[in-house]
Amino acid sequence: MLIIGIAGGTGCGKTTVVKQIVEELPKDEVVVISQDSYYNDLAHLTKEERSKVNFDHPNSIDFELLIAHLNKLRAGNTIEIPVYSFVEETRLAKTITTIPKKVIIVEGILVLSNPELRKLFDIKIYVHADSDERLIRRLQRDIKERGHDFDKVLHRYQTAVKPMHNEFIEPSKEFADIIIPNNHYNTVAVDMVRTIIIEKLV
Ligand SMILES: Nc1ncnc2c1ncn2[C@@H]1O[C@H](COP(=O)(O)OP(=O)(O)O)[C@@H](O)[C@H]1O
Ligand SMILES: Nc1ccn([C@@H]2O[C@H](COP(=O)(O)O)[C@@H](O)[C@H]2O)c(=O)n1
Repeated sequence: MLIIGIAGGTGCGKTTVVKQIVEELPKDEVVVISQDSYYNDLAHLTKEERSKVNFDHPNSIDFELLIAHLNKLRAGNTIEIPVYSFVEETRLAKTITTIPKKVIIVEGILVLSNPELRKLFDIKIYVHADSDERLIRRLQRDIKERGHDFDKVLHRYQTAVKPMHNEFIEPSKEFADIIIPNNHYNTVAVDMVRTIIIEKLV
């Protein structure tokens, strides 16, 4: 089994890069796990209280569960991945049953910041895009897909996203084996990562 961790600031293009990597890989060989699925269950808080949580701090993530799940997959066991709702800002009651496959890709802003999680990765990748580029992408995406308005996205960016990026995410770049520049779509880098994966599959 090959476990790949892909980190990078919000809007850098992690999800997009992962989609491009797996597009031409056999579906029954690869599992993609998003760190977002492991946001703490906040069902005990009101929606108003949940909206004030700092979702960019490592404490907002249930790393214990994510690490336990990766260890279970490595041992050949099936896991139940929580389903997170960005609109409700908490976990939903359902889970997704996931079986072990040859390649596991774990993507999320903080996946290279946690030392225990980092130890599980065979390959560590950091996707870089400039902060202005990331903010523009985040504004467009959060308004279109995550049910946030313009003021909420900017307020969050200034109070949580930017400071946490500088404290936890950007410094985790030093642990990366590969840094993918992604101010523009980077098909060369995507092809290179896919080639590394294919070599491991044969
Ligand atoms: N290289 C790129 N150039 C322009 N837009 C991009 C690029 N990569 C991703 N995007 C767009 O930016 C937004 C955020 O990308 P996404 O992959 O969700 O980032 P992340 O998972 O890192 O938060 C999406 O709307 C996506 O289509
Ligand atoms: N309820 C939530 C939970 C998280 N976020 C933001 O998501 C970002 C991480 O996801 P990416 O796909 O952008 O990597 C993170 O910056 C959180 O602020 C949110 O807005 N609402």
